[in-house]
Amino acid sequence: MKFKRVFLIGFMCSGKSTIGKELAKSLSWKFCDLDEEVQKEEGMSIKEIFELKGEDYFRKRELEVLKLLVLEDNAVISTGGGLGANKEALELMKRHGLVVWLDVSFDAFLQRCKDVQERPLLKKSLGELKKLYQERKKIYSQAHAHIDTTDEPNKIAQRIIQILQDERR
Ligand SMILES: Nc1ncnc2c1ncn2[C@@H]1O[C@H](COP(=O)(O)OP(=O)(O)O)[C@@H](O)[C@H]1O
Ligand SMILES: O=C(O)C1=C[C@@H](OP(=O)(O)O)[C@@H](O)[C@H](O)C1
Ligand SMILES: [Mg+2]
Repeated sequence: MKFKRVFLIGFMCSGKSTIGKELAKSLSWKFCDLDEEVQKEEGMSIKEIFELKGEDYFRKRELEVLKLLVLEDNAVISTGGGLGANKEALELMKRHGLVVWLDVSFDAFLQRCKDVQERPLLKKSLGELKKLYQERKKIYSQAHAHIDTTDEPNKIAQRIIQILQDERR
């Protein structure tokens, strides 16, 4: 494989964590979830980090943890929705591996996130979320590859493997 790492970026509930796990399993690569790593390092949940230390602190920590993880070989790295929308982080990921934007429609995001309320950003109004979604899309679109996620996670993982194989040639 030309790439030693795959980074999954995209909006909340696009399936980065779910698809990342499937992909790592299929490739027999390591799986790292940035949100999990930050929670482990901080010894608290993302919700608690936002409440006790603030969003800016969380953003600083996720970037620091990313800077360590970009050196892992044979790894699938699922980011939190904010990292792929951070230009510095995106450039870093693009230098170190294949960056795949998992795209979810705004309606599908709302539907999927109904069940997963622990995300602090979901407290925002619908209008604010829509604005964030539109703004972030412009940056996510600079990824190497763009995949629509209206399909089963394992099929999406297979599509990413195909991209990796095509890139090898
Ligand atoms: N392709 C998909 N189709 C339908 N539901 C999905 C898909 N991928 C993920 N989900 C569901 O959406 C929710 C959020 O998934 P998750 O992987 O945590 O997203 P992310 O890490 O991008 O925020 C979960 O309930 C998950 O089961
Ligand atoms: O979009 C965001 O800014 C965030 C997304 C979350 O991760 P998921 O994208 O995995 O939900 C998590 O990092 C945090 O709640 C902030
Ligand atoms: Mg996730």
